Amino acid sequence: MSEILKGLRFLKGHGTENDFVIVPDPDGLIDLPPALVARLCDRRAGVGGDGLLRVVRSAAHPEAAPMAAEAEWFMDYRNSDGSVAEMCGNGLRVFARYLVLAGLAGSGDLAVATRAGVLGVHVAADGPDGPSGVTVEMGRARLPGPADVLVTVGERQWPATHVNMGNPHAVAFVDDLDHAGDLFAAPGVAPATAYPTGVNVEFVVDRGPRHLAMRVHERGSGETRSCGTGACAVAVAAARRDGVDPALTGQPVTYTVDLPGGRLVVTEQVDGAVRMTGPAVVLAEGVLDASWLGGRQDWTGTGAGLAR
Ligand SMILES: N[C@@H](CCC[C@H](N)C(=O)O)C(=O)O
Repeated sequence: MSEILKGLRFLKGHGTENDFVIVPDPDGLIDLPPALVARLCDRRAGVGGDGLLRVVRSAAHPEAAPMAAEAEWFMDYRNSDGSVAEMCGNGLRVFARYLVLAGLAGSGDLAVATRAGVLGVHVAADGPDGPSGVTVEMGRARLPGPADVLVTVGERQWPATHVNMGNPHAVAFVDDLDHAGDLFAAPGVAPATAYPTGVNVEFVVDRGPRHLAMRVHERGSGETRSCGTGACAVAVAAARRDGVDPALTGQPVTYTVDLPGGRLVVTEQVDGAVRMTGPAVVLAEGVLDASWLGGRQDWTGTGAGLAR
């Protein structure tokens, strides 16, 4: 085992209770094979989290090096099962909060490299009541074909909207969030060919004018208390359903999205750019015990790619 892994330093953070193990690795020296990520994210035997954020300099990561001129830092995001995902909206807010807390970036505007490209983040300066929210420029949503897919849970079925926020989503408007059941298993989504790398599924109800509530089953993590890309996909789908697509009305539209873990505010601009604002918290820091890391050898591996 490498000496670096023996003293693995980590932090813990969350955004609307979508929680993450944060692993600072500025020089890209740490190998994180999927089994180790899954073990770190394990809520009983590990640190626990819906996912993991490795903080690495873009120049030190082969996937991010082409973005290094635009963004110093790369968010290497992993789901709790160890799989790699293109983007994580809540994770990006927490990632930016960490950069500012660690003195690696100043508050205000910064650019972060992700697998979905370079994204802008605004970390508001702390107010008198503590840290303020973080805003992420999420880029444009894509609505790839087929636009309409079918989501199934048990005996229930709903038509859903296929939205891509860098990562894939199926958004189903339902009468009652309880109709999604316990979500211990992934909902069925058809046609399967629409989502060759898996899908995040959102269940949505109306709470009032431009006010929604949702639950989510995340690819690679199961049901989580919040999903930032999911909230954006939901707002984009709702704007089409409500006839307020900004590209057609010439007006931006804002939705408030309530999740089990908190509230996110999502605005879609006339040019299609989506902006999301919400809280971001870094709450603890620690060092992994060497015997915990060394006691199991079954996580050693190549650390390669999409382990779905
Ligand atoms: N919770 C995240 C999304 C994380 C990635 C997702 N599970 C996937 O595999 O695409 C968010 O806040 O966006």
